[in-house]
Amino acid sequence: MFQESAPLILRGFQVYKTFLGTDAQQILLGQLREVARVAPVFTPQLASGRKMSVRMTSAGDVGWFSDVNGYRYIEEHPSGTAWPDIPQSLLDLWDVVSGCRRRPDSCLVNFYGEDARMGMHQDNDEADLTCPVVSVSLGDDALFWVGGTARGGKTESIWLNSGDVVVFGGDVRLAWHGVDKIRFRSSGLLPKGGRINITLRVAR
Ligand SMILES: O=C(O)CCC(=O)C(=O)O
Ligand SMILES: [Fe+2]
Repeated sequence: MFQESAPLILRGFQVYKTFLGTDAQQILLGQLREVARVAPVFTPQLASGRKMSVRMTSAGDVGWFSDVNGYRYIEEHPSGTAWPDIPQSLLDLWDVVSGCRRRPDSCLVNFYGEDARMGMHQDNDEADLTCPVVSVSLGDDALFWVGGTARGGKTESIWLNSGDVVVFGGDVRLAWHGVDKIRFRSSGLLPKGGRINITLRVAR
C-alpha cells in the first residue's frame, strides 16, 4: 500500500518522497472528498482579523480552528456537526511512520488554491508533544520552508510533491515551518488544480 524507502532528512524533518503512489493518492483524495462533504471547508480568520489564504476542514475528535479569538481545537465543525472520522488509510500511514503509540485524534486538511500560502509558524497547540506531526501532500508542488525551534533562525526549503510524507517530531517537533508558494497546476491530481495538505496530530 505504501512505497516505503529511507527518508531524506532536512534539518531533522523526515521527508518520504512519493510515499503514496498514484493509486493511493486517488483513493485518499476520494476519502477527503467525503470528509469535506460532511465537514465543508471554511476560511479561518486570524486573531488580527485577517483571513488565512488556505481553506480547511478537519477529521477526528477535534479540529483545528481559528477566528478573532485565536487558535484552538474545537469539538465540532463550525456548523455544529461532528467532525467525520479520520480515514483508516491515514491511521495506517501514521502507524508506519510516526513511531508513536498513541493514535492521532485530529487530522487537519488544508486546501491551497493558486495564491495560497502559509506563513512560518510552529505547531504548538497540541497537548502531547511527544508525538510527531505527520504531513501528507496531494496535488500541486509546494515550496516548504523549515527552520529551527527558535524564531528567526536559518531556514532551508524543499519542494513537496504529490504523495510525499513529512514527519517532524522529537527535537524538531516545535521547529518553525511554512509554505511559501505552490506551483499551480503542476500536478493533474486535482481537476481544478491546487494542493491539499493533511496533518495528523495528537491534539489532546
Ligand atoms: O501545507 C503544509 O505542507 C504544511 C501545513 C502546516 O504546516 C500546518 O497545517 O500546520
Ligand atoms: Fe504547521
